Amino acid sequence: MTKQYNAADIEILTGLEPVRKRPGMYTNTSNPNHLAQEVIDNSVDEALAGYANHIEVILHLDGSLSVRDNGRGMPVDLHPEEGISGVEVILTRLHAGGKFSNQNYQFAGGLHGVGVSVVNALSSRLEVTIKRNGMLYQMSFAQGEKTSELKVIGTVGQRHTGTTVRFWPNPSYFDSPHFSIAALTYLVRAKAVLCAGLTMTFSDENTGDQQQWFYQDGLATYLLEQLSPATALPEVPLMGHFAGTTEAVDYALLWIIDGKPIAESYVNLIPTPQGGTHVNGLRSGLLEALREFCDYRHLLPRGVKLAAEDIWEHCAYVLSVKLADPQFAGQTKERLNSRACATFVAGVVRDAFSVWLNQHVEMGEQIAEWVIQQAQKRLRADKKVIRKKVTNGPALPGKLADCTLQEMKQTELFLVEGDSAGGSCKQARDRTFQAVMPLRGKILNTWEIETSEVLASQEVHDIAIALGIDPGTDSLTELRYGKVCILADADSDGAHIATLLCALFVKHFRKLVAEGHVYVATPPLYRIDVGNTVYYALNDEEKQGILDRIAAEKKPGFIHIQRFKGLGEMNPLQLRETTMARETRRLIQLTLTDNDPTDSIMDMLLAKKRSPERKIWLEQKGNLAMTTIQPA
Ligand SMILES: Nc1ncnc2c1ncn2[C@@H]1O[C@H](COP(=O)(O)OP(=O)(O)OP(=O)(O)O)[C@@H](O)[C@H]1O
Repeated sequence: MTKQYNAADIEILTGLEPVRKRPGMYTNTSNPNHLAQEVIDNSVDEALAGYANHIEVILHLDGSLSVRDNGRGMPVDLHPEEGISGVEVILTRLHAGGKFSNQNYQFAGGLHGVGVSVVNALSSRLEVTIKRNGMLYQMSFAQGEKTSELKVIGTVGQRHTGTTVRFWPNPSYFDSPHFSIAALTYLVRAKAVLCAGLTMTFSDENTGDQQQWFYQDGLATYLLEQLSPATALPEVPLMGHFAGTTEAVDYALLWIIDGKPIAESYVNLIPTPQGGTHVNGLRSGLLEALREFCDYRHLLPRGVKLAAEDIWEHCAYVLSVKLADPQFAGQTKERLNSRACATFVAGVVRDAFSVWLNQHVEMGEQIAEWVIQQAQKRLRADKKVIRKKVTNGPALPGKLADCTLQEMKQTELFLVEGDSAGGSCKQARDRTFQAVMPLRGKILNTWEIETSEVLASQEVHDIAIALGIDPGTDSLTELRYGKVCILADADSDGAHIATLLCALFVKHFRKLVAEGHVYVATPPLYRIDVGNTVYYALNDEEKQGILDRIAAEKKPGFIHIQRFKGLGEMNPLQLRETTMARETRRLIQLTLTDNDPTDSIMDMLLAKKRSPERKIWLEQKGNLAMTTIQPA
């Protein structure tokens, strides 16, 4: 007899249980560094808000880590609704925080009210000591549960305030229980660089080493320290600073002639190793200003057009953005998603760099010359794609709207679900480098079809012709586009279509995937309007997160939620902004490595005889399939 499946089987995780059950959703579980980062970020937020100027990080002999700041101290009074102290709420409740509105912190790395509770949940012990109101308070926890009440253990001077959190990471949640000292040192130092006037100290009791950093004019000195002894243009980094009411940007950059450029970006002092919209904005701002400079002074040789990579590959930069309301790709905050930030940074950088170029014409021309050389190298290396219809060889499919650019690497082919969405995409695209081919309905499931036979399907045939390569081929010399982007609706039908296309590429155009040419575009499912602000959400979870924030911030205005039933419902401007424009879209790159589970997962998803297994998988994990993907 099959087991009954009733409402009683639906579990609701309470308190910190969700974190212990799925630690990977809340932190990076390779080592406990991200826990340290959460605690340090809270202290840094106090410094950003102007209440702390010294943060000490101590790695103890017993493997625990302390973070001490001289901020306001966590609130110790009783929480009006929870009836327990502020400290206890902070450490034991998810989604409890003082940063949802901008009243206590203007710019903060903390957003979700989750960070330090995650640290508590994943630590075998945690001790918090607070100096506030002339008293010294302490409270302890084990495995996230309190082991002693908040109590006064001494007195301090009235003006002495601050928080110390000491935690012992629970090794069972991490691949390695040890902190990576190098990464931690780097992080601590970066905080000092990015927050002028903040002293950061790092001590390691195992070695007796103690290091301290203080930068009054952080970015430029830091960049030069990192780069020496490379030859650079200009010798003194270009610096920029601009602050609005809800956004601020600081950067230092230069071009490296020999040596490896460093590329670091931060949002509210949190490192974003995967970049995001702020970095895209910096790149396009630089490119636009230099293009304008070259055009105005007629510096470009015939046939050379500057591309983003020409200016970018050798650019060393430190970019620090502060935003009142940043949107990240997840709790580890490695990539910024806030779309408006791309336009903000691009605008600031373009204007500032233009002014600089015109004030330093000689150096400007040297930079332009160097970047033009990079473009010429690229053009020599790139193979040309003949964009006109070829007379010998098969004609391109009639429904393909091709792009005009000849450099293969720069171009993109969007394979789009449905004719109407295809039409919108054609209006939304940048026709110089984006080609669009609409696909009608679901393509054939080619997972179990011989490569020699897939061309019998008209759709597959058209895709192969558009790409310029044959199924099963190992040679990409005839490839016509640098990126192939699968674009389907954000619903389950769309996910099915995207899966069928992924199967086609993994099975029959494997080299294309292995060399990183295939991407899945991620259009949003919802648009949320409050007053003049527009948010886009990829899925229900993201929508809920946005609604929670709107409620917590008590944003005025009627909330209007639009669910896009399909891509065709978005107007071309929305489609461009959310899905196609390089600065603001999210693409997920398909990758293949030796021994990865791609083939077995695809087989489970698509093989005819594995349908019973598929059913079980759909019941257990189907809901995760749309939400766990991380943008590349
Ligand atoms: N060192 C500190 N000094 C003062 N207040 C603190 C300190 N650490 C935490 N807090 C308070 O506790 C709240 C909850 O912290 P927590 O780390 O859980 O979430 P967060 O920083 O708001 O958001 P995120 O989950 O994105 O890190 C903070 O919003 C802040 O109000």
